[in-house]
Formats: sequence, structure tokens, C-alpha cells
Amino acid sequence: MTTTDKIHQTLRDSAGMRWLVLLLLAFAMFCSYIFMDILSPIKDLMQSTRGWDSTAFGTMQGSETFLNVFVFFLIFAGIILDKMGVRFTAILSGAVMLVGATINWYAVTDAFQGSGLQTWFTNNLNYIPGFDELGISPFYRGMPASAKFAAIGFMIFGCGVEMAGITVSRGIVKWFKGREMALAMGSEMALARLGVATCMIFSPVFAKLGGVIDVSRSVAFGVVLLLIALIMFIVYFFMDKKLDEQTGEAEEKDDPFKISDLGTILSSGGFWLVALLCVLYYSAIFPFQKYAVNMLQCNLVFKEVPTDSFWATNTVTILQYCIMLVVAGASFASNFMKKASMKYGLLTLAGVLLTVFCYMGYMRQSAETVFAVFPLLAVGITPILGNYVDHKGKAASMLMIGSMLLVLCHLTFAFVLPEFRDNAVGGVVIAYLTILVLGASFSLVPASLWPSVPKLVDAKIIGSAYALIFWVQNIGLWLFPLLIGKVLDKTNTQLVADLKNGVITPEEAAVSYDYTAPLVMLACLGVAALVLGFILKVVDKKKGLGLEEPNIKA
Ligand SMILES: NCCCC[C@H](NC(=O)[C@@H](N)CCCCN)C(=O)O
Repeated sequence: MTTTDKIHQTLRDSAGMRWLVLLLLAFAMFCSYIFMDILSPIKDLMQSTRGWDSTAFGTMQGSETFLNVFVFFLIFAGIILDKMGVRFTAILSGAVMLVGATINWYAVTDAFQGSGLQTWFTNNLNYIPGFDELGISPFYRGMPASAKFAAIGFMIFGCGVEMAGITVSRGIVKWFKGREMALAMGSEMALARLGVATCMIFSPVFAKLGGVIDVSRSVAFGVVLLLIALIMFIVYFFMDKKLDEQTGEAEEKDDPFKISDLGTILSSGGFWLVALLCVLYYSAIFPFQKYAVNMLQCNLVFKEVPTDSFWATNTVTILQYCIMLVVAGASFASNFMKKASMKYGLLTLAGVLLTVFCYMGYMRQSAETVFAVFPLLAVGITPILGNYVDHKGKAASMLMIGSMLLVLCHLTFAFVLPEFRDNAVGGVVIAYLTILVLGASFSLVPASLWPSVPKLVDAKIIGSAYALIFWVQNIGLWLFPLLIGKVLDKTNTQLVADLKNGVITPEEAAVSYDYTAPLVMLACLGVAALVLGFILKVVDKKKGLGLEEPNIKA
């Protein structure tokens, strides 16, 4: 048997095996994105059943990035990935996520209430010297003990989930480089967006199951999913091991990673352009996502909706979720259709479903259902755009177009939407169109950014490169939610004073903020990302980085 015959027989060469590997990795990420936001839709229940006010809730949620950013865990994760390889790190990250999530779950159970652990946490861990002075401590005096313990769990989970993120990216590069790499990454991200939509819908369902409120049930649901994620990583372990046996290319042994390799990454101009573009772009998206529903509530007038029964409240949302599943399936399938007519048929179907989706949201008339359209487009078009990058290239141009759309959307939210405050139909239409365009931008940038990294650095240091990009990005994801809150308070001084003096109720204040200044700040991030995208395109042309080239060369 010749060497060529041998190469043709590896697992990687079988499309079925390759896509099975992707399914394992992407499903693990789907589960982890569900856990990441598991408490977000039940903030009100955390307040009523566990006494977490907004500060306690926000501090606990923010703890996710703490170890990654301030204790540099992400950098260590990258080094572990490059030294130990994908399969070891995949299992490690799965186990770390599971440990963190289990601690998080125990903190919100009834068993924690009244335990010795609760007494200890009530009296201790009120601040961390140094971090407290800088205002970045994940604990504070008076924080409910359950929130403090949950924050410890969430910090550990945060290490695991970001480690899993870089590992999955490197795993996809290993199995798909030179093939459908961007389509694979796009499909993985589409499934992750579906994970966010899943937890938004199902977390409240589990918390209220059988008419008895128990928030720990939602978290337990997330923990079970993370156990499944770990099993997925274990199956991946054996497939990856088999591949290395077939190719004889144990990447971490043949050419071992050295710490000095980090210098190679840090001295690459292309790498820095992508890392900075990533932090600027994602800081204008993920932190905005936390405030978007409230921004819509402040700019649009919604009818009161009945909340007396589960079905009255959730039917539309569940139908929207089903449509999202169909759109995801149609989008993914369209990439493998050979006949153009079939492709157009599927796209038409997706268009019709999209219209129904928007109409249902409009009928339901709530800020949450209007914003629900945001992940839909990302779910639908990220794989299609990934496929485009694989076959036609143009990643740098897509980064620029995505950033341009981001600026347009934030400026529309800031200056056009408020003009339609008294026009119920016009306002909702503008909101939908803008969110759809923002969703398209959120597909264009991720679908082109992540598959570009392997073109900038050597395969052996790709884990550390992704880790460094994630680390820079995490600084923005930690900073900007805080900044948006601060800018909101500083530019709504009258509202803050009226609330303090009891002139208006907290409920009235919550939907009366003027979001212009924070939105302009986010638009500025988009402008900076656009400039970097332009510079990247010029550098790419000069140095021949290959960012505009397709991944699959015929
Ligand atoms: N294979 C691509 C991986 C990157 C996907 C990217 N995720 C991130 O950048 C995470 N570091 C941030 C997770 C958000 C935390 N709340 C994405 O587009 O989701």
C-alpha cells in the first residue's frame, strides 16, 4: 500500500466521519452556551426566591470572565492546548465546566439554604484585597451567600467554557483545514446561537414546572447537558486518537510547543489586527445583547400581554423556536444541495418563515419577542456565509461589511427608533429591520473572523493564538457592560434623581432611559472595527496573507 493510499484512508478523509466529529464538538458547545445564560431569563425568580437583587445578579453573572481576564487563565488554557493537544484539553475543559456548573447548581438549591456553607459564605469572602479597590471584585459585603458561592462556580465554569471554545476551534482546524473549515465553524456557531435561544425558552419552563417555583431545576437541566457535553468530548477523544494513529502526526509531540512561540504570535501584525477587531466588534454585540430588550422597552410602546397561563405567555416563543430549528436545518442543508433550484426553494422557505416569525413577534408585542429575531438570522446565515468563505474567500471584505452594518444599526437605534416612539407599527417595523440587519452583521463577522486565524499563525501555535484573541476579547466583554450602565446613569441624571427622590417608581424608571449615549459609544466601537478591517485588507493585499482567498482551492 502506498503512502497516498494510506492518506486517503484516514478518518478525516471520510466526509461522514469529519461531520460526525463536528457534530460532537458543536453539540458540546451548544450545551455550554445553554448553561452560560441559564439564569438570564429567570432574573426575577432569583430575586424573589433567593434574594438576589440586580447588583448581586450582575456581580454573579460578571464573575464568568474574572479568572480568565485577571488571573490570565485563558493564556494558560492556550498553552495547555498547544502542549497537550486537542483531545486532552477537550476532556479537561468539559470536566472543568461540569465542576463549575455543579457548584453553581448547589448554590441555588434548597439544600444550600441554612447549611454551614451558607453561614460561612455569609460571614466571609466579602472582598478580595486589591481587586476590591479597583472595583473588579466578584464579591461584596452583603452579597447573598448563595450568590457568592454561585459566583465561584460560575468563575470555574467560565474557565472551562472559554477553554472549550479555543479547543473546539483548534479541533475544527485540525479536521477541516483545506476543506469546508469555515462552513464547519459557521455551523458550530449557528448551533451555539440556537443554544442561547434554547435556554431563553426552556430555563423558565424548568423553573416553573408543575406550578412550583424551583430555580435549581433550571440549573440542574444545564448541568445534565454539560454531562452530555463531556461525553461528547470523550467520544471525540477516541476519534481524534484514531486519526493521529492513522496519520502518525501527533502534533504536540512532533514539534513541541515552546513558551517562546508566544512571541511569534505577539510579533505578528495581522494577528493584532484580528485580535483588536475582535474585541471592538464583540464588545459592541455581546454587552449590547444584555441591554437590548430594555433599550427596546424604553423606545417602543408595547401592549400589556396576559401572563396568567404558561401557554398564553409562551406559545409564540415556542413557535418562534420551532421556526428557528427549521431555518437552521434549511440553511445547513442548502450548503450541501447541488441543484441551485433546491437552494432557492429552501431560501424562499426560510424567507416565508422569517416573515411569520416577525409577524408573531409583532402580534405578541413584547420587547423579548421582537429581539428574539436576532439569533434567528445568525442561525440561518452563518453556515451559508461560512460556505461562501470556503469557496470564494473575501473574509477581509466581509469583516468590513459586518462592521459597517453594526455602525448603521447602533446609529439607527440611537437616532431613528426614538422618533417612532408614538408610532406603534412604525417603531416595531424599524426595530425588526434593524435587528435583522444586526443579525446579518453578527453572521458576517464571526463567519469570516475565526476561520482567518489559521491563515495568520502556524498550526502548532493556533491554540495559543485563539486563547490570546479570546483573552483580549474577554477584557471588552467584562468592561463594556459596566461602561454601558455607567454611561446610562451619567446621561440620565434627571431620571436617576427622580427615582432616588421617589418622584417615579422603579418600574417607570426602568422603561424610561435615554439610550442615545451608550448606543453612540457602541457605534464608535464599530467605526474603529471598520477602520481596522480596512487596514487588515490593505495589509492582506501587501503581504499576501491570503485572507481574501478561498479555503478550498479547486
Ligand atoms: N469556533 C469559533 C469560536 C468563537 C465563537 C464566538 N465565541 C467567543 O468569542 C467567546 N469567547 C465569547 C463567548 C461569550 C460569553 N458570554 C462566538 O461568536 O460566539
